[in-house]
Amino acid sequence: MEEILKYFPGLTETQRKQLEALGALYSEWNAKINVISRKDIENLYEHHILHSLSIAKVANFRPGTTILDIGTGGGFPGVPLAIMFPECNFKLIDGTGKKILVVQEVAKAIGLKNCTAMQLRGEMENGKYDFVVSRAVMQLPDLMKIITKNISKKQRNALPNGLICLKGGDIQQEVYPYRHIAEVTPISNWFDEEWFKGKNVIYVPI
Ligand SMILES: C[S@@+](CC[C@H](N)C(=O)[O-])C[C@H]1O[C@@H](n2cnc3c(N)ncnc32)[C@H](O)[C@@H]1O
Repeated sequence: MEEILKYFPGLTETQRKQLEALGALYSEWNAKINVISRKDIENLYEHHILHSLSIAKVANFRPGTTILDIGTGGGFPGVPLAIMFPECNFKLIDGTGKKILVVQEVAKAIGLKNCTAMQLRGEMENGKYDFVVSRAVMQLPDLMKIITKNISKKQRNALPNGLICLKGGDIQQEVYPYRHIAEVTPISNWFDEEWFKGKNVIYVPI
């Protein structure tokens, strides 16, 4: 939790309490339904929550912004972002129903009102959103093919609507088709923990 406060010192009491509660909730749920690798659950705050919040360093979503998290699994990056932006509306979808159950239970337990979770494949989602976010779901061209239909034409933010996703490793090939429009930012620009080396936030306006 200290690593979150280090990079986001202005959190409200409610946000702190919600983030603090995630530790016990995910430990409990992950023992029943695997949403985070078992050996990584002890790194929940750094590897999952702070990683998700790197998106907040790229986009400071205005109140009323709508955001779709595709392939959210147990709620990443959607749940930490919904805590960070309580006046924005989030829809979290995943093709696997039992993972969505974890998201629903966690959101209910912390009183997260601006987030709905639904079992749905991205291909079947027809709503329009200002942004789509995603972590570790599919290659960028596949993601673009699925989510372009979901981006609203109406602009609400300083940052034009589009996709913001989290990717590590060798991304050169998948980013290549979008090299003229994609903005790739290393997460180590903001967070100094070793684990973020080689990990990026990719923003593609649509
Ligand atoms: C590696 S997990 C990542 C989960 C989460 N985003 C995270 O970072 O912890 C990939 C998730 O994407 C989901 N997924 C894959 N293809 C999908 C699709 N077409 N529509 C919805 N969910 C999908 C899978 O069910 C799985 O939960």
